[in-house]
Amino acid sequence: MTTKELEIQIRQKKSFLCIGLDVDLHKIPSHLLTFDDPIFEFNKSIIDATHHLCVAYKPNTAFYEAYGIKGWQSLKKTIDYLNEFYPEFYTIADAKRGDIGNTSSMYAKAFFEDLGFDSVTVAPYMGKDSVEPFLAFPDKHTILLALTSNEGAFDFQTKKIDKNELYKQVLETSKTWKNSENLMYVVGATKADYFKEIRKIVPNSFLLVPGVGAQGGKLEDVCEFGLNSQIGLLINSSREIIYASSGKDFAEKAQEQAIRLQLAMEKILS
Ligand SMILES: O=C(O)c1cc(=O)[nH]c(=O)n1[C@@H]1O[C@H](COP(=O)(O)O)[C@@H](O)[C@H]1O
Repeated sequence: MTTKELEIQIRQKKSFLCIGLDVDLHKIPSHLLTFDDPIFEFNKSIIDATHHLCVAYKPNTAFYEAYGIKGWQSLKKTIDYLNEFYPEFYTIADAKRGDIGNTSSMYAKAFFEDLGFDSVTVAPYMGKDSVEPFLAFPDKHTILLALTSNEGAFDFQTKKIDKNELYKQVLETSKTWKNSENLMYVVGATKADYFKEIRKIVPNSFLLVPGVGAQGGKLEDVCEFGLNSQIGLLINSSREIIYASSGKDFAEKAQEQAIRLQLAMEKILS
């Protein structure tokens, strides 16, 4: 999917919400555990209840890898379900990959070709040749970690190298890489104070912004400097939406949380 198509979706739905499918068998309603594939049943219900309120879904692969082969099958069934029944959706494999080029190209094949995701999150630490194999895929996006939502972001990302903070170097240097038009960036919602500076370096890029809800980030704070003329933001919330209830009404309660965020986004967009 191109960013133009993503923007069209956002304007039609008046939403730039991304729902994180971080499925933990200890947190999903117990009645689902009797199904052959509880993770997929959970995802299917959440997707069916929220698809009109968001534009993207982001399964974090850790929550699937943790359950071995069965978990990977649940991930595959989830992306297949999205691609078959909701092909207009933007899909993000949150895998935070990145390795020597030869290995990165296999990661890229896994997420873009085999699974059929639109995008994958990638760590920039190993540099240009570790990211360019992902960028080589047309109409697929590589979402590079720039300034993350966690406390540990201050350990390295905000430290100065020469005269620039590391996260700024990541933004600036990555713009020079081959096919850099296929880049998006992760910036945590908990780092709202940094959006003004970030937009000076990447005014036109889409930013994936996790950390609204359970991590305390605020939608309005992010939007103040994060929005651009193409919207340019995908705001992710996972636990606050998908675990709004642990009862049989889980999908309904997830929908209520998604409605709350969508309405706030509609207000911001108007
Ligand atoms: O790449 C990510 O999506 C990500 C980057 C980041 O800086 N912070 C962050 O929380 N995430 C992911 O975004 C999701 C946030 O989940 P909640 O805190 O439950 O909304 C998790 O899947 C995290 O792994």
